[in-house]
Amino acid sequence: MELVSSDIQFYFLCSLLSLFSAFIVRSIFKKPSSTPLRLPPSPPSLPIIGHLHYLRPLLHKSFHHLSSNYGPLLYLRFGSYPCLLVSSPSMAEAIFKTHDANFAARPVSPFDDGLLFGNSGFVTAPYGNYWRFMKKLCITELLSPRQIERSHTVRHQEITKFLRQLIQSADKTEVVDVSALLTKLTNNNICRMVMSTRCSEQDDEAEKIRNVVKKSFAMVGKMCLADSLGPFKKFGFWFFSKEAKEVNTTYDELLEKLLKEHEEKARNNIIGVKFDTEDNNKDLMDILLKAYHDENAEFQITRAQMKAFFVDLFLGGTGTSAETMQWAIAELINHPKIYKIARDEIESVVGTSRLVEETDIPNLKYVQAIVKETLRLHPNAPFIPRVCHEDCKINGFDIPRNIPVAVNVYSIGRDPTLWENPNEFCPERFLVPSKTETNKGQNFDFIPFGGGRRACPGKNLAYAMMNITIASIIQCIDLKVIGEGGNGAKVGMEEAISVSLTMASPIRCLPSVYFNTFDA
Ligand code: HEM
Repeated sequence: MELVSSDIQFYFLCSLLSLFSAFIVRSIFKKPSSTPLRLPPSPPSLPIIGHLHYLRPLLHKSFHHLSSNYGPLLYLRFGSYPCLLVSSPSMAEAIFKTHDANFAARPVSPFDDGLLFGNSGFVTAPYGNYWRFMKKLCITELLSPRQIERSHTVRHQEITKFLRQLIQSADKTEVVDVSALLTKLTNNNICRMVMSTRCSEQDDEAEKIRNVVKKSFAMVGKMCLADSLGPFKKFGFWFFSKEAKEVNTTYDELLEKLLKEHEEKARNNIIGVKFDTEDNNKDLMDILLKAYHDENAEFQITRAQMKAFFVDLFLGGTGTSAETMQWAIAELINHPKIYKIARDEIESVVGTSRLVEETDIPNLKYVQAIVKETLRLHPNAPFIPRVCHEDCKINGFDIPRNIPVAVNVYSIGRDPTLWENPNEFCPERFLVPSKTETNKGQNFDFIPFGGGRRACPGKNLAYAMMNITIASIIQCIDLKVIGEGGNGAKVGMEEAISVSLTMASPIRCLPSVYFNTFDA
């Protein structure tokens, strides 16, 4: 089944960002409290609603407007619910570096374990032993450079399949939904990495999981709504509880089946995988099961935590990367000169007889710059939700404990004092050595993956997937938009009303083949 672009609305970032949105909605029902603290500056507010009237459906645009007009550190009040808006590299540095441990928590999930994204998840986990254990496992094993290297064959196979599909459509002069194909490609990459090829193609468990996760995301929306009912929220939760339980049971059964299969195969050593042995065929489920069965592990993870972690990976790894690639392709179609420069670079590095490979990427600086420039202009998480653990001071201002913080990634990426012509798509700016340094985490003017100890652990995998996919498309395919404007028709760059930065409409194009490596 083909996925449509709206399918990518389900993802883990929503569990991050919708939590934050839920806080804003809930704020209306909270009682006001006065404070003698020296708080950061505030824009003019209205009685009772505070700063709610500044908010528009595109929340990141509202935040951008607020920070551009009133400054890089703002104390906002939505109803009686306060929040800190952080919109400059130096203020982001205060959150991600100077006070890193103090801001390492996220707003508490209003949901319990009755929903997939409940309190067992890693993304929403409190900053404590469970989070520390999983973070270490992510860095040393699950999302380590070695594991990413191991999975490069999966990406190669999936990209080959993806290109063949585009070539077939080109032969038939058939319009394709590039957004849907990119989503499917990313989903397949992540699912195969997590559960490996042993996930049978016929039964298509990966597809079933995607569907149930999608349903559960819709449930999150409903639960947010229920949560906003203040004194009546228990009624709201009760109203949706049957549906939530059904979604949860389906997911639980599916995951349990997959886990049992992995355990069974490990016991019988059918595929050469034993949890306690080194094996290059291990997928993420094998690695996590090894930690689960290890009685001497620093932390005993539960089965529920394992299952919730897979949800985090499916959601965190798919929508984010697929949506970023959609923006990149849209920008490339709208900037044919940039497309040509990148293609020339690929030709000069790879030649004209083979498909670009991951080992070529370090030499494809311009392609890498295209991906970074896309993340600067269209960061999938336009603001990052954190919470202040203990009272502290930033820039001489008092920051009260428990206050939610939004780090304004979108505004930092478009700040005219940091970026020349900030609204223009110009990959060249990332070829300058000082901006290349940025990506080593030295500065905080480019933070699409967040920062500090809670930064995205999937960053290297995301770059690996995005760089090779974008390079392969540029090398092999030309994409023509069908619509008004004839040959020069552009892709519409409108943003969807969503907590992540998503395109409003799918990219529908007529592909034509520039270079076909599969001819031979
Ligand atoms: C373009 C792609 C991606 C973007 C833009 C992105 C962005 C982010 C951001 C902004 C955060 C919050 C960071 C913070 O609080 O400082 C995050 C967290 C996270 N991301 Fe990513 N991400 C991407 C891809 C991935 C991939 C491929 C995976 C794994 C398969 C992944 C897994 C996670 C996880 C597990 C967290 C939670 C970390 C924690 O709470 O400690 N992400 N991501």
